[in-house]
Amino acid sequence: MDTILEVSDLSKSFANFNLNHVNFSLKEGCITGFIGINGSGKTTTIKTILGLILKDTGSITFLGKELADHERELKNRIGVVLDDGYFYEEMTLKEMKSVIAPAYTNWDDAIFQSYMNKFKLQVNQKISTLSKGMRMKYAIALALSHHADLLIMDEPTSGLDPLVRSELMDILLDFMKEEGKSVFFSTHITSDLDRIADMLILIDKGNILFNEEKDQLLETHAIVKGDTRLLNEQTRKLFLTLRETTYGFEGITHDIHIVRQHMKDVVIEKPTIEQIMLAHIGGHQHVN
Ligand SMILES: Nc1ncnc2c1ncn2[C@@H]1O[C@H](COP(=O)(O)OP(=O)(O)OP(=O)(O)O)[C@@H](O)[C@H]1O
Repeated sequence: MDTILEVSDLSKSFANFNLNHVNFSLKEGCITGFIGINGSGKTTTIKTILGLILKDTGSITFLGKELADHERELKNRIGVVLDDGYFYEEMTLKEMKSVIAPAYTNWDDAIFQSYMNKFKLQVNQKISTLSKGMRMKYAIALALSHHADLLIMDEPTSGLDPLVRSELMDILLDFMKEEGKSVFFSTHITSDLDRIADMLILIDKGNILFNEEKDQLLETHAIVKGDTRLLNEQTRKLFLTLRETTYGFEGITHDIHIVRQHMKDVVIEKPTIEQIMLAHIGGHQHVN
């Protein structure tokens, strides 16, 4: 699979936060979920990639070309949906579209109109009157109306109800049907990713903790329960987290195959992506 976007040694320091020499790449034809708890650095990473925040170090290449050196050409091929509203509230959808469209050489009004119909949005409605779900759909329509190859979204599901979140997942799967398309989206609601993500990147305190195929993660990780007598210096190392009581232990392993070989008579259950994420960051924070 070809790499569409490569992030190398990306750093950014704020007074109380460091984005720490971040490296990862996005593969063509993949939906990559960028996960992490509140304040872990997702928005900072996305905004630095897009040049909306100045980076301290690092390089970002899109199909092999440095993004900062070919900004106009390459940004034509990237659709962006950001968390913070960047619309003029008093404009209608049509007026706002007319402000945004000239920024893209490949703007396609027919596609925009088809998204308006598909999402049941009225072009003469004022932005200020849109619900959260309608606003997100409008932002996606704008991001996808200039033949972008890569769609980057920052927390698109935040504040949306489960039905609209599910609709968004369908929109993304629909977008991916065309060859050569990729999606990168950040979220702290990991259940959104169960159905659609191919790759998962976990960020915590500005550090990337893993960058792996979702199926691989779900195959190698497991919740294991058993008698505490099975725990010794060697077997303890197989767990990211361990909780022990007088009745037994419960832990999350990242190496289920070795656990199966060395620990007999244990109960093994499938973890959720959220449980895997929390096990890796070693905390028990609540994520919603
Ligand atoms: N302009 C800034 N100046 C100083 N600190 C900042 C600035 N922007 C972000 N930060 C800090 O960087 C850290 C990471 O924030 P960021 O918004 O990237 O996290 P996030 O993972 O997107 O979180 P959330 O899920 O809550 O949106 C936070 O501690 C935040 O306070």
